[in-house]
Amino acid sequence: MIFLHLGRLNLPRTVLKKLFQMFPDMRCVKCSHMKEKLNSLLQWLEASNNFYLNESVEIFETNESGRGAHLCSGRLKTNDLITSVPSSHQLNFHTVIYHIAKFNTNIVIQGVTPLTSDSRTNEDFDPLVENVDPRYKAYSVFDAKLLLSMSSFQLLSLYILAEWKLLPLWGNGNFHSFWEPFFDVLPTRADLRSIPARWLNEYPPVNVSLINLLPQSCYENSLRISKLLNDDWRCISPILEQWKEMFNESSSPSLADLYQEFIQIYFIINSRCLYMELPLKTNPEDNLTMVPFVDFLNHAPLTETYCYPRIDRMKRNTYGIGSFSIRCGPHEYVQKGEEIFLNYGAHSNDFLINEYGFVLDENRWNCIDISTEVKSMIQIPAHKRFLMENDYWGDYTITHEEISFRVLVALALCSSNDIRKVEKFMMGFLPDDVFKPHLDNLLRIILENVTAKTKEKIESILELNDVDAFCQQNVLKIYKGYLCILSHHLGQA
Ligand SMILES: C[S@@+](CC[C@H](N)C(=O)[O-])C[C@H]1O[C@@H](n2cnc3c(N)ncnc32)[C@H](O)[C@@H]1O
Repeated sequence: MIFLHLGRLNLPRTVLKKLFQMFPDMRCVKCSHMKEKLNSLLQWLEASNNFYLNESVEIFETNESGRGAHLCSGRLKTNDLITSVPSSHQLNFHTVIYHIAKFNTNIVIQGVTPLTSDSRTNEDFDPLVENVDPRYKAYSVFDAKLLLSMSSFQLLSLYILAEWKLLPLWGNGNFHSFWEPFFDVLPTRADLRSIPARWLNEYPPVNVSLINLLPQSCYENSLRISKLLNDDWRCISPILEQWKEMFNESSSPSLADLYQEFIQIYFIINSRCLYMELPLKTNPEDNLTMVPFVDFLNHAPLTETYCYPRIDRMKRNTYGIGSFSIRCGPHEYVQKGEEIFLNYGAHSNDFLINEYGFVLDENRWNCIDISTEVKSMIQIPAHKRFLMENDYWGDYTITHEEISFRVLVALALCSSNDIRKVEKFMMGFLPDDVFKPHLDNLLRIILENVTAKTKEKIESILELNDVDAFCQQNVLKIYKGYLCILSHHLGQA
């Protein structure tokens, strides 16, 4: 097997393709450094005794989608177990509290921190270690009430920041986090650089001119995510300030530097977490867990086809909430090298770029928001009032499959100027045919208008020379997805 740092060399795709043809094994894991890290991760997981990995599966890496899993031998049939990760090796609200409580005996939460000071083993509570390990000091700022008041995102991002980034500084590299093998395989800043909310918050600023050219709904989504990010930062930054005061200056990065690390960690969690109910939390948004190895699975757009997750609550240990397993879905694997996918949900490219920092060349879930154009057609105040009163104002979208019913209602009203008739249409008593051909004409005007604007945006993006090429390509792909939808409907309209 040949190992080279191909990713870092940034070789053109054509050259890479040639190299891969000459040395097919190179696809496996491109970089020996990464292979070592993956081996350490597997050793760490296997130490738990309850970790399972199907021998037909291995990790590979490409320039396009980073690490992923593929079939390396044999076959995978529907419902075959692919991997199972015990709760001791998942990072979530429960396990974080459990690990923090190891360094702070005042934190006692039933069912989560079973080790009280009386029941701690010597290994867990060595007084000598207590004097030295900086986490005894750092985690003394916590009490149960404070921890329980945090959201999963806040606690996880703070804890990962402490264990991954601060512990090596606090303890001069002499102390190691239990989670180190997992941290070692997490994505780099560059891997997640195509998330627009990062462009809004990173310093020095990046892709500024690209932000202005994002589709409106995509931009609004990035603002929403940016707000969540900064709300969480405001919640955890007082604790970071306390830690700054506790530890000497050389082991305390500035708050501005920590904020940049926090952004990276926030999006690592966001792009890798999986849904799991947590008894301590009532808000569904807190029901998340990070599962090493499972988080290597890349996304494919087909739903109910590829792997599916299962939580085995029988296999919980003292501080756990169940093993996280992945099983083979209806699509069976027989071809060596075939990628093993997980569907992250029915997500459009606008959504994928915001949440995960990638887009798909072809994506059946793409959707165009044409609210601005439709609203501009509604000139009569009574029409606007009617649509608002009936909750039909705004959120006008089209996909490849359909023009949304909301659009048809708004345009039916605009083209007929007949509220009674539109009411019947809304209730399903009349077909949309009765509004033709006016409705079709209005729709064509809108679609042609959106097509022209989309082409202008593409031109403007192509002219940019001060932005990251990968991010630029991703935004272009969003607009190209729009053109596919538009030309499909214009052909039919
Ligand atoms: C859960 S992780 C999957 C493992 C990841 N590829 C890695 O190297 O660790 C999700 C991330 O993988 C990448 N990804 C997932 N599916 C992808 C796809 N179909 N195409 C391109 N990138 C993808 C994105 O960077 C995303 O944020």
